[in-house]
Amino acid sequence: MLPVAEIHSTASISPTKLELVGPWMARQRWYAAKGRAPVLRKLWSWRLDDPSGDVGIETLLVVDEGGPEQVVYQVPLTYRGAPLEGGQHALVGTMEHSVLGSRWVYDGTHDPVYAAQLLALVLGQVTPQAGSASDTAEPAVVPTRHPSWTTQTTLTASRVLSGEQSNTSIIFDCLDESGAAKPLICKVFRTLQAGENPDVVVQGALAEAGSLRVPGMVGAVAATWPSVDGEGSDLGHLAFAQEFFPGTEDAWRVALRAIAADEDFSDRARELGAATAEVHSRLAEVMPTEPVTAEAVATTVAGMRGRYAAAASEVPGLAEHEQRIAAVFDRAADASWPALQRIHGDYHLGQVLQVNGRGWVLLDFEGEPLRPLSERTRPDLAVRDVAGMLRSFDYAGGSWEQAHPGQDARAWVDAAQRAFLEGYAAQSGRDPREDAVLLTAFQLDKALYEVVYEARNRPTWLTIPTTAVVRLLDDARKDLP
Ligand SMILES: Nc1ncnc2c1ncn2[C@@H]1O[C@H](COP(=O)(O)OP(=O)(O)O)[C@@H](O)[C@H]1O
Ligand SMILES: O=P(O)(O)O[C@H]1O[C@H](CO)[C@@H](O[C@H]2O[C@H](CO)[C@@H](O)[C@H](O)[C@H]2O)[C@H](O)[C@H]1O
Repeated sequence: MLPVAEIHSTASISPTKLELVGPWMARQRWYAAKGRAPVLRKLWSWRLDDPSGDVGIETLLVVDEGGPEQVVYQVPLTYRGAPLEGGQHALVGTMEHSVLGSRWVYDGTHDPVYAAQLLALVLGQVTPQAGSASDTAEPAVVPTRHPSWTTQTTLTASRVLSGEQSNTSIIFDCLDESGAAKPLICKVFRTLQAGENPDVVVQGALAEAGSLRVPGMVGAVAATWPSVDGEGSDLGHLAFAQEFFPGTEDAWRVALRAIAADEDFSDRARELGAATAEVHSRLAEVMPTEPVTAEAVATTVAGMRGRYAAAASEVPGLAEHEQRIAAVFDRAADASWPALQRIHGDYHLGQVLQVNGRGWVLLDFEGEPLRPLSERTRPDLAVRDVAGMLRSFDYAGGSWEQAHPGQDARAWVDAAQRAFLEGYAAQSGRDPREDAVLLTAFQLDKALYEVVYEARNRPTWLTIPTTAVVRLLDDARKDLP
């Protein structure tokens, strides 16, 4: 029998877990309210057992009540009786436990013991445990393994993906029963909202339909946790595991290198446009679509106006463009709209990989992290994704120019954007430029989203979207009859 974690329910600990987690969390990339200290309340927890019995593994769900909206975070922790070798960067802090003595507390995602047990959970090899009772299964945590992925997976190593992410992804080096490498990646969602996570559901539907434009499915972990208002419970996803493509770089890095080398990106952008159109048409086949209604147009355009308001409160100088911005959105409201369908939702160069022998593969269908989940799971306009990628080419150029004052990446950006649209048009049979009013409105909408995103996360990049707002408005004026 495996050792089980003994819960010392009467023990005292100092500092408390929340006292340790709060200041640490404020420094994490995925903490949404940058610059403000979290005000945490524990919502729930569950555990995994360490087969060796040495390490405590607990996942806390905490709610940050310090801001205008309550935000639920997933915080997996490991508790150790001695420091984890090489784990200093992932140390949340130390605490004194009245029964166990000194405990070193780590961000679980960086602890190989948590990683191995999370993988075992996804593969259906271990049972989730209750947070506050020893040797008691936790039925509210539900793992699902996709039948196409082998259970005969031998884990050889794990590591956390580095870089700027909204969530924390762990890469697992694994071998299958024949000894062949079968690496996979498991994303631990950091911000939790009630409802289906589109990352899991949309990619799941595409993979199920045999699309090679998304990684193969390994499995997911869902859970039901007490809702923040204490009235009921919420169901959502905690983690999602997929096939991992080692040695591939996302297109953002490839694009930046291409700009640096003054290398044309048109062929790759054209193929990316075609891959995007292919995914859109597959999504329209396998997931619900909706005819556009006056109400849907009104709601979407109201969302755009709301983004302007949010951006203007971060960057008051935008008010100088208020009338022209409103005019772009008014014209979108009067335009003819295509049917609504499921889309990627936060499409940019960091979300696509060029995989050898397979072409473009799309990742991260979670939608924009700043939008409520209820909006992100509704059918939307495919042009939102097209606009997102156009913005991303512009971002690549903008970030290059910022790092190399006096240099001009405009021609590179224009060529990449043009080729992307050509590729999309050739594959889908409809050129997004025929819906120019919508294309402009969605690019402007995205740039306003980016203003808020950068103001909160990377203020030094703020001028990239603010410059784009002005450029888009100038271009829109040229298009006016
Ligand atoms: N299946 C995969 N194979 C290879 N690299 C991946 C895979 N999934 C994600 N990545 C890498 O991880 C990065 C972040 O993944 P993403 O799903 O966008 O996470 P987040 O939701 O945290 O932003 C991607 O830009 C890509 O470089
Ligand atoms: O973390 P996610 O990938 O889900 O998305 C968020 O972060 C992105 C930044 O990493 C952000 O994208 C913006 O910056 C990109 C360059 O880093 C650029 O290519 C995109 O065009 C630009 O929107 C994304 O908006 C945000 O939701």
